[in-house]
Amino acid sequence: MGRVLVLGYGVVTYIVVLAVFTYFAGFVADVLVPKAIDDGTVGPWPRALTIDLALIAGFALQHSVMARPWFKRLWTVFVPESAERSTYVLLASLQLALTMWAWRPLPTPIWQLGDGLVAGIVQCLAASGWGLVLVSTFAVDHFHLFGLRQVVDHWLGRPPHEPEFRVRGPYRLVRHPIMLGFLIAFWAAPTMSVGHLVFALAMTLYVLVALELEERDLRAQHGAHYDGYKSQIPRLNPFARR
Ligand SMILES: C[S@@+](CC[C@H](N)C(=O)[O-])C[C@H]1O[C@@H](n2cnc3c(N)ncnc32)[C@H](O)[C@@H]1O
Repeated sequence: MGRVLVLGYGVVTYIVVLAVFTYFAGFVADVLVPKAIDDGTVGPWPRALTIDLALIAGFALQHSVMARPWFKRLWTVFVPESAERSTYVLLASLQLALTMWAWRPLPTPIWQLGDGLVAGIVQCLAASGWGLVLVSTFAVDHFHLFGLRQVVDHWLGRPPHEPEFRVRGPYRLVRHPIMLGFLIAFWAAPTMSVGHLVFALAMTLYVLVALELEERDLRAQHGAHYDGYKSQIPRLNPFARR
């Protein structure tokens, strides 16, 4: 692919990813989007549950497989190295968009905090979860994570930028602040419906499995350095004993 074409692809992908992520925040929090997690036609619950679980399983499978180094080695035979990360995040975002579009509501409430102070505090907590996700992407390397750095390096004819292992900002408190931010945002809901609960439970399970796989790769990449980091910094709970 030509350099300008790869650059354009990376920039368009970055915009798509930001748009899907922003919609995703609205979808989970049930604010400012036309179709949120509890919206849509309510059908028979076994059908809705099966569809929702299948959507999350598809999302989890795609993310887990495509993020592995062996998969990267395999598909960079077809996808240019410089556009690999952009393609990964684009496909992951499209899968997320599909999950939101096809999601079936199960709106029976489990808890409802109304409009009072407690609901406001929970909403602030959810917003802080999304904030933590965003800040943490910058602490690790936002533009590399979303493939933009790779396409710009390629465009400028620079050698590919090797991702560095970073221990700064939220990565000093927990090893996985991005995932912690997502978990906070998924669970801190002023209204928790059955559908939202299914979503939060299934995503939590997926995150726990994904972190195991990611840590195996990080251990293989960084060896004893990662072991040292792991022994000092808790996985997800900043209050856990070191
Ligand atoms: C979506 S990010 C999630 C990172 C981390 N699990 C979290 O929740 O904050 C996944 C990428 O971040 C990379 N990564 C994880 N921890 C890192 C660190 N401390 N420094 C640099 N890269 C890291 C992984 O290798 C992987 O490519």
